[in-house]
Amino acid sequence: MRPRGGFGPGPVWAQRVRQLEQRARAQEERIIALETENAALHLKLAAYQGWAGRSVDEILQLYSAHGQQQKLQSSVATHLHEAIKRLKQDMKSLHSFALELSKDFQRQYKACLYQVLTAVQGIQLQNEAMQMFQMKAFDLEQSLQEVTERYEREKQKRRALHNSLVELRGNIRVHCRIRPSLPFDHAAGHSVSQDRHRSSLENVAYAIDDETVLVKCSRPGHAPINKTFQFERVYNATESQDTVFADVAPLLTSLLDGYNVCIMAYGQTGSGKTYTMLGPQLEENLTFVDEDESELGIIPRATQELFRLISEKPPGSYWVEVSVVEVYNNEVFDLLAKDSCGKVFGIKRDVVTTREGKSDVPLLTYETVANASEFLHLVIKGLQLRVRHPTLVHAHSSRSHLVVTLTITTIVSGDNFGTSWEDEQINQRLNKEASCTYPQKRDSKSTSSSRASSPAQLEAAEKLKQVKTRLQLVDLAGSECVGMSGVTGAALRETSFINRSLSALADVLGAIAEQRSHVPYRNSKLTHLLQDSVGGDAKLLVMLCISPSQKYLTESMQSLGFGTRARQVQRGQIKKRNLPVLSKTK
Ligand SMILES: Nc1ncnc2c1ncn2[C@@H]1O[C@H](COP(=O)(O)OP(=O)(O)OP(=O)(O)O)[C@@H](O)[C@H]1O
Repeated sequence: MRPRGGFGPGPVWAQRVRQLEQRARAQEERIIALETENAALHLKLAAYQGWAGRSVDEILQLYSAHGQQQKLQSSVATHLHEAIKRLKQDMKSLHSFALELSKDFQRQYKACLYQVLTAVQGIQLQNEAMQMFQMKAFDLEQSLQEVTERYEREKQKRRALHNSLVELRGNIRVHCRIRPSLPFDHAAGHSVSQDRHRSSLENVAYAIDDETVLVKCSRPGHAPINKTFQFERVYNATESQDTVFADVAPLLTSLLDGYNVCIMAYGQTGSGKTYTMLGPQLEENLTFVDEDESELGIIPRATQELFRLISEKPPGSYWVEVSVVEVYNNEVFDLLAKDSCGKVFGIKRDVVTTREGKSDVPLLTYETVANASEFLHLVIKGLQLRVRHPTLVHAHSSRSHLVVTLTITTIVSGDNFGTSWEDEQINQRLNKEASCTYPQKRDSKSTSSSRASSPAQLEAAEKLKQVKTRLQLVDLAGSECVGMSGVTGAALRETSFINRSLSALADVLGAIAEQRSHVPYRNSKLTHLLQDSVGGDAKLLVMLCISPSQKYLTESMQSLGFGTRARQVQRGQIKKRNLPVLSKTK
């Protein structure tokens, strides 16, 4: 500060003061600056202290994190260590297991290889054995074939011998056909319990071979009994119409060789007689269906075969006439008789016995037929008149016996006849028979075929002779048990006539078998009509038809009994009309 008054140095002091003031001012400024700087530094320090605090926290945090991390690391390391230890142990055990496995595998491989080798050796041995067996089987097959062939040859020979014996004794051939089970067999009759109905459907009749029928007879409360029946031929349910006809066909050759032939179907109602004799077409629709010839029965097939055989003979040497008759309620009806308009209707005819002791139906219609279709046409017309009714057993039961007769006339020159006395007798008898049996038609036939106009022709005509053979095809009405067929009223009357006529047939066979002096042919129109075939010199084949089921056991046993008795009948040697051997080349 500058001194006040006038004494002093004046300007020096002032200068000095100014200087000091300046210095003080400078120092003050310096102090302020330093204080400012100090404050700034304090601020900085505070900031640094803050930072340092935060850093310490961070460091502490980091430190604790580091500690935790270290703990974690050490625990992880421990875990890892343990895991590695375990892994090493596992690997060790795995290694030893793998070693064991490989050893085991090797052992098994060796065992398998051994087994495969043994199997291969076994297969080789088996192959060799198989080849040996095959060779043996082949040898056995060959010897079996030889034995079978020998057996067949022997069987044929035995059959031929049997046939000759049958012919020598005049036996009746009996074939038996067992039909298959059919839907109508399953229809329950009246008041039959379910159990009885079920057991009644069981099959009890079997073909055990081609000559034997086995019937299992079982009755409630009785021990079952097996009964066997032998016949010339037995057909099982699967055998066809072809097979059945194949055994019948040789009889047709016999027919042209001069024998009379009769084929008769016998059996209980519904057992397949009409099916066997006519076939289902003719039986059901009464039409002849060309497409399914395999189902045709004996009558159409026999006619076809007959005309085939005739076609191999010289033209004009044979002619065939047909008659169709039904025996209904013990009356004979001519089913080919025509009214004035040419329409067929059944006319009642009589059966008579001729002076020669033969049976004859006067005025019976005979139609000449030139081939099988003409014949079938006529038969179908006749069949339309045949009486058929439904019964409880089946819907198309034939209520009459049907007799279709084919008469084959052979024209032969007298020179061609045998010269024995017996031949002459037969010839005379046949000619007599021919002229008296069917006078009108026969006369017109013989005159038309032997009309002569010059002495030479007359002489030639005189030399011409007729030989007649006859094929009778019979579809008998079915024997039946009234309870089973459930018929009443008029149908019951029919049944009674059917059963009576069939029992008359059995009586006739019984009388012939016992060689009684009187054979009761006239007890029934049926037996009277069939007299010449049953008791005469015809080759007679009875086709027994059998239903297989238990339901029809009684009827089947009755039919089999009939067949067995028929086989025992001996009628004396079957006679043959002496015919010349005619062939187309002659
Ligand atoms: N072998 C068979 N194969 C197939 N069906 C058959 C056979 N036999 C018979 N039938 C059938 O059985 C039924 C009765 O047969 P069929 O009319 O021939 O008996 P039937 O003995 O003539 O009887 P009926 O005496 O009452 O006239 C028919 O429908 C027929 O087609």
